[in-house]
Amino acid sequence: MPSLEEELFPSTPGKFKIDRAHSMNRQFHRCFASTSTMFLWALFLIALTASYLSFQSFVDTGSKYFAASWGGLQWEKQVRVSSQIRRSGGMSVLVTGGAGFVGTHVSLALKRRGDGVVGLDNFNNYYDPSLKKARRALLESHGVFVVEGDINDSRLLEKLFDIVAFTHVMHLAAQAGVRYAMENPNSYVHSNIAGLVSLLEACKSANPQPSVVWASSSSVYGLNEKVPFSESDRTDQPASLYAATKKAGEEITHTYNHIYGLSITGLRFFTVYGPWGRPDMAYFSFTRNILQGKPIKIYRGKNRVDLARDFTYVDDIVKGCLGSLDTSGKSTGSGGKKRGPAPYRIFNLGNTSPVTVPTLVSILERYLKTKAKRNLVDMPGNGDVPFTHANISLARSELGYKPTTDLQTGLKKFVRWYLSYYGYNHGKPVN
Ligand SMILES: O=C(O)[C@H]1O[C@H](OP(=O)(O)OP(=O)(O)OC[C@H]2O[C@@H](n3ccc(=O)[nH]c3=O)[C@H](O)[C@@H]2O)[C@H](O)[C@@H](O)[C@H]1O
Repeated sequence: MPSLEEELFPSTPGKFKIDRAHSMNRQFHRCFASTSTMFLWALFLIALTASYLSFQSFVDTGSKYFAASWGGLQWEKQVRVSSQIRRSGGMSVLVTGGAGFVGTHVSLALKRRGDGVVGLDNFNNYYDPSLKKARRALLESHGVFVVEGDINDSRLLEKLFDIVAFTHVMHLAAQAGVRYAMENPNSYVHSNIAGLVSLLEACKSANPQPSVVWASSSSVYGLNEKVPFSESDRTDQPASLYAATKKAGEEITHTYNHIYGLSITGLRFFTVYGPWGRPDMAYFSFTRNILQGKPIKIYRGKNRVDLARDFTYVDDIVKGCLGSLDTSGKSTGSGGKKRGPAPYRIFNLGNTSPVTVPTLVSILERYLKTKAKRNLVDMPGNGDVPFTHANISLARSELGYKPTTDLQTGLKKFVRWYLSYYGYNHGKPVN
């Protein structure tokens, strides 16, 4: 029986030639097989390298992961122009959280008096980003450029310090909100811990080093019961993760002051409110609900005691921020090395006259000419403290800080802004 080979290649007088051709064919197949194996290996290695590189760019949050939204000649020019100082003895300030509530007001005030200002904001969606974009439009109409980027992007920070020798950093970027920390704890670690360290690293390496003024919080007093709250009171009993990250910020900034000679001023803000405010805060969400005829929840403390806050109007806070920048004193380090001791300061910025939450609601009802549907509920154990009350004597003597706006006056300005921003006419929405 002929073999398969013989069937395909029957024996003929020219068998030698056929055999030779067959063996060449086999060599070719073997060679082809090894080439295709090599090809497959090469493909495998390319795929491995590509996935390694993309993994690197994902984990390396300080570089490639953020790189898309900034850079280019036009962008650099906008940064440079915005940072230009237009008064003698002026400063150039990097304002992080530049499109935020306090960031917008501080940036406008600095620009107005002739300082150079560059904003930095990641426009995250913790609350409606369209409000942040509207604030950016307002800033741009006053010549303040807001860079879109994250404080965790160390390459961006390095680039900004390459372009501008910032004299000061006003660090206001943060994950705010006391109660949201139970929903999204990691966002507090990302912004208030990792982001802060990333920013301080950039500041300590910059040449010259800027002076840093940053927003801590009244919440660091936590369960402290001694009133009014003074800077020397204990702050080791935070009631929320938000408070704990702000307290950690105070310790972290201290180490950068101690090791690298960075000038540091931490400002403990007390429940700041006003036009262009944060929609997650009570006075803002109450206004929205009252106008929409929806009920509001008013928390009550133990034994049905009303909660109270030392509500502070944003223009007063701005004065405290500018006073801090003006008196901050220089950082002493250079090339990442300390050359001498630098100032480390902490101040309360409050109003010194706490008001209960039901009173806040009554004031809003009056300006909105609408009764609130009040729903009184016991304070859930979600990080709130029963009251806050600032002692501001240190800020008064060191910064010339003197709040002048009471809650009635401040809320009147807020309501006027709210109605015009959201298109209400005589209390009715404009269609
Ligand atoms: O000083 C600070 O360091 C912080 O101030 C602000 O926190 P708070 O003082 O908690 O302000 P805010 O939420 O307006 O609640 C005000 C009052 O209304 C009560 N409250 C709140 C919501 C609600 O639905 N009902 C209610 O009764 C509530 O129980 C409270 O008694 C900032 O958000 C925070 O980022 C931080 O900067």
